[in-house]
Amino acid sequence: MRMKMVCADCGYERSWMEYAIKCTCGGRLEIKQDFGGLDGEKLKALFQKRLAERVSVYASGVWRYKELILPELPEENIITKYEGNNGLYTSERIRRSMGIRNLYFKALSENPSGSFKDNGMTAAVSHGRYLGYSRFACSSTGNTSSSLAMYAAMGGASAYVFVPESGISMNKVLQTWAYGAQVIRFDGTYDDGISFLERKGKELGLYVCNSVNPLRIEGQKSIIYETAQYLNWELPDWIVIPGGALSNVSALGKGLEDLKQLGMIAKLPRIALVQAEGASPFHRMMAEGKDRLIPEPHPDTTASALKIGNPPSWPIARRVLQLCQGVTCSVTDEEILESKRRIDQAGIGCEPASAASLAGLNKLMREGTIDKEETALCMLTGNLLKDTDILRAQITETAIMTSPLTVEAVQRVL
Ligand SMILES: Cc1ncc(COP(=O)(O)O)c(C=O)c1O
Ligand SMILES: N[C@@H](CCOP(=O)(O)O)C(=O)O
Repeated sequence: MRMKMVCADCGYERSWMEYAIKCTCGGRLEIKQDFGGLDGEKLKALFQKRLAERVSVYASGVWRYKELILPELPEENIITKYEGNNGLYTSERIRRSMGIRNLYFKALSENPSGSFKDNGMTAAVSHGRYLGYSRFACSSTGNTSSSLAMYAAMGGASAYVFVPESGISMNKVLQTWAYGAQVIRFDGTYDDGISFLERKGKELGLYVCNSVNPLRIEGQKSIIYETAQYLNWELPDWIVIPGGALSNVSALGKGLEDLKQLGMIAKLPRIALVQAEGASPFHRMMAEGKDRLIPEPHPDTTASALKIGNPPSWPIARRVLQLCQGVTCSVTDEEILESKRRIDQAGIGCEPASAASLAGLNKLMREGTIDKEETALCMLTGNLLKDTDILRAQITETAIMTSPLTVEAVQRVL
């Protein structure tokens, strides 16, 4: 077999054709791929050819890289919405104002359900359906649930999603519900929901699609494959990424390792992981040089997608940062919202959580960690329309002008 599931703690190996989100020893599970026999240059040519696909599964920006993701899953079991294929942009105005040599934005917000979760969810739901599961579940601040609800509906399965009763974006709850999921609201945080599913999901016959499921990480690796391919396999000096549960940074590191091992990129970029100040237990652990994460019991930030106090993937994230000479930082809600305004007004747009990346880049440049002669790419993880609470609050302050429809009245605002 080309891939297996391995416990990061005790090393116990399982077949990829099993469903598990935790080892019996309590350890995290990871997929190990055997790339023996694969040639990086031939893969580049194959992936390039597939960019012309329109209707096969290879038109997906995840399944284009199937050989590196789920090589043995039969094609007919793939549930896809042609996710990935997300734009890579620059904004000359933002770049110039920051004085950095080169700046890119990868708009994962352009995914079919509006966030980067789709890259991983297509892999998890396809895997679950292949194994015969019909009931899927997740704990979520709203993006994971929207994505799961969409793919479950596409695959003719049921989704049961656990979302905190308060403090998350209603737009995401509505989106989830509209796709036909059963929404279960509870008094607690994402962390309480994931802890419940880790303990009780199996007993309830549920296939859990949170990022503790290693198939999610395999799918999310495609984000960096696609980014590298669009940049002709030459990545910028820095990849800047927001962090909550730390799935995205874990997948980023794993994908980079794959590309390096296959000789498809010459060097690893450095990673900057940015957390919101009120929900930054991982940054705190790294900054204080501690060897265990101390959970934040009351995560709090305007960037509601980042309200995570006990990120399950912290050991993997720490390893990734070591591998990529990574750094961490935290940013205030004000810094996040200021960066969001700049990204929105550059015509790219994103939800608050995503803007933590630009806010972090700004801070790291100010502190001298990132030099203006370097190049950087900010991951924009969710769509502008996902979390509009802050826009609604701002628009009442600045007010939309009402005017009679006369030439004179309109001329006054021109
Ligand atoms: C829009 C958005 N950005 C960033 C994150 C953080 O990503 P991760 O949890 O993988 O660290 C999330 C969710 O967790 C999210 O929904
Ligand atoms: N912001 C996320 C929370 C993290 O979820 P996971 O998919 O990494 O388990 C959300 O949208 O729910």
